[in-house]
Amino acid sequence: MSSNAYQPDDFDGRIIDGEVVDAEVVDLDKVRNRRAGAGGTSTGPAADDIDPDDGGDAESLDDDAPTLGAPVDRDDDPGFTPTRRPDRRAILPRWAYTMRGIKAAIRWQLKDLGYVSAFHAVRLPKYAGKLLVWCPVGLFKGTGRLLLWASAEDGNYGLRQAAAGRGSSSDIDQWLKLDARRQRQATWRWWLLAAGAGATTTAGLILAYGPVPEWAPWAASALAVGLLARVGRPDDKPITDRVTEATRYRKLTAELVRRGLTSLGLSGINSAVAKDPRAISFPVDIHRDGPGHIAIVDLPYGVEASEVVARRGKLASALRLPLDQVWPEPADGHTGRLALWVGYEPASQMKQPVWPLLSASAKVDVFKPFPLATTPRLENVDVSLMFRNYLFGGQPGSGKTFALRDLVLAAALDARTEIRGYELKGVGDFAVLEPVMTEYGNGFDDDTLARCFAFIEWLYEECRRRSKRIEHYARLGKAPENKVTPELASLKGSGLHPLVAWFDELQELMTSKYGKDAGEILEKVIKLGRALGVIILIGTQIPDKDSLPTGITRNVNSRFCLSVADQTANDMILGTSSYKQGYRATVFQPVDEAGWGILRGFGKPASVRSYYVNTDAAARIVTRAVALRQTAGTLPTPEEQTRTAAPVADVLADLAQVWPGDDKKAWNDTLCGLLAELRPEAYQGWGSAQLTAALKPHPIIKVGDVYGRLSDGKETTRRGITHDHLLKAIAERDRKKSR
Ligand SMILES: Nc1ncnc2c1ncn2[C@@H]1O[C@H](COP(=O)(O)OP(=O)(O)OP(=O)(O)O)[C@@H](O)[C@H]1O
Repeated sequence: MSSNAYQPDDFDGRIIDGEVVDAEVVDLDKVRNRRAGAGGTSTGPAADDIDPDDGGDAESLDDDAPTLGAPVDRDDDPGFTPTRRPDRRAILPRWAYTMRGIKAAIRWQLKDLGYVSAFHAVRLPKYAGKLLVWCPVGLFKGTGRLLLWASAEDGNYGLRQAAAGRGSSSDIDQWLKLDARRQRQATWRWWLLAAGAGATTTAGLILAYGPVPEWAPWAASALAVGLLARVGRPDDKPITDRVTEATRYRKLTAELVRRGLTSLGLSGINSAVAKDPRAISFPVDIHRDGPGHIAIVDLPYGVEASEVVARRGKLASALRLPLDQVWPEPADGHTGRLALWVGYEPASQMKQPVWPLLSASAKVDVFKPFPLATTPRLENVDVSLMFRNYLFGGQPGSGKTFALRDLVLAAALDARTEIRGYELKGVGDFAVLEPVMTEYGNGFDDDTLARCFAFIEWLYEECRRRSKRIEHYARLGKAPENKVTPELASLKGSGLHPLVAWFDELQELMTSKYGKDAGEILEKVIKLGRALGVIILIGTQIPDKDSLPTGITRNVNSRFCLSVADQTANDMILGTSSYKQGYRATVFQPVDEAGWGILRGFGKPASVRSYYVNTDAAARIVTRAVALRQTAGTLPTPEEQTRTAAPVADVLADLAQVWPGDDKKAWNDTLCGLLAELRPEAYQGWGSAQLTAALKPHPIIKVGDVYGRLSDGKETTRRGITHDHLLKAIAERDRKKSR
């Protein structure tokens, strides 16, 4: 154990040279007897009583004054004792130290002011009615009170009457004194009242006829009416309505937090608190943090923050707050430290700011961070794209497609980025991005799945091509870390521009007949592509090992887990043990809390909400992205797009048509060349991999090694198919069609 490792306060081991050694067991009686024998009157232990090995024990406290030794050198600064530093309170409240805190405080106060103003504004007619009723009452009541005050009879009259009732000579004397006192007081009070009445009348006349601004009589009347109504109204009937029935938000206090934590039914907390109420402690004062308060709590020994996080609902109930106002998270330091943030209002009622990338001038550099989400405190959460692969997981309606689309929209705003992707749900959530995408597929039919699989194969080939290019540039000294650099990404013709390949609802492909191969190849792509500028974004609804091979999940470095149903799904997306560590996306409700999830891969995992960008807003971003790409010359041409997006041609028929003579077997490469000649618009650029992918739906055709002769006569083996299989596949298909 390192010497600076955390030590609980009551740990009675000692640290010697960084090692914890066992505490010594001391025989208290023996030690006490020894001390008593030394004489109780001594001012300190006698020299021969001091055992060098005696460290004392926790119970005995020697409070005798220490024996002063011989003078030594003076302390350089005798007035300063560094060991005793008082715990000072911060000069300003914590929120006032950061711009974010100040902004949040101002925003909250303005919002509150707006609310209160609107609340009273709609009640103005009611208030006016009340004023009219209580104002005349106030006039009479007020005049009566002033007259009573001026007569100085209040109190004095009662005392005089009592003295007169008793009738002794001393009481008469008393009566006379009281009356004289009343007269003295009344004299100056009447004068004062007359002066006040005169001043009020004069002021009234000036306001009515004098050279005063037009608003002055109105203001004075309003003030007078307000004052008179205040005097006239009964104490229990205020003119204005109460804005809230309770406090507007529940300010987090230590007592409230303790009550909340002890209501969770966690035996570890309850038994510790029963023994010692201070078992729950606060290493930092509860303070304002953004639009809410945060409590950093040290839980009793042995209780983990994750146990509290798992009981977020119970905690919210104990605090009497809506669920989405209470945000417990594991805090830095140790596993028993909890950060409990409680917002001024529920997150669902807090208006998320507009996505900064929607501003007309926003651009993205995929090498640099950009905002993707907000925390419950409405702070931006920045992410980046380069050298990253993303996994978005969640149950239907959790908001993963929208979150994934945010990333693709951001990528579109970097004109260098090539975008290709497939949404295998088939609803067209990404269709808005079509103008900037080089390849786009939408659907879960066999053709789309085949194209998606071919795309994954193409990605693998692309990675191989890119690794050769990187090698080349590394030799030229332009890729010092054998990784794509911003310069290489911007270099036209380098072939190393950022490539975003996204897949939404990938489980559709993984559970299809292409699944096994697709999983294996995609795993390789993820491993290879990161340094080569290939950014893979995956969205999946079902994160089990069949729908998402573990080889892929293991190699993803950025994860966003939206609402999931159980621990298994949670850990498949966020990584093993995430649930145990307290990162639980099971606490989010699908649909109601759409967009909320746990983001992992950017600092400490945290609950965030992706920016909500509807399709209209997305279209505005795409318009800007198109303009940026037109200027940069990177907008995909319709030819590029139709080549990949064109409906799959009838490959079987076309193969039968171009089959070379009587050959029993043919190489894929040869067949691709012939197909391209036959129908260049469909097959131009096809290689062996594409043909293999296109033949996947026809399992009768087995792609295997075919022995043959090159044009220069050399013999070799390449991937190819047999004529026999082709004919059988055509027959099988025709048979199915005719059924
Ligand atoms: N960040 C967000 N803030 C608010 N609402 C959101 C957010 N993200 C998504 N939503 C809402 O949730 C709805 C569902 O989102 P989305 O289609 O992304 O869910 P999904 O997880 O992909 O669901 P499915 O698997 O059924 O397609 C959207 O129509 C949108 O209204």
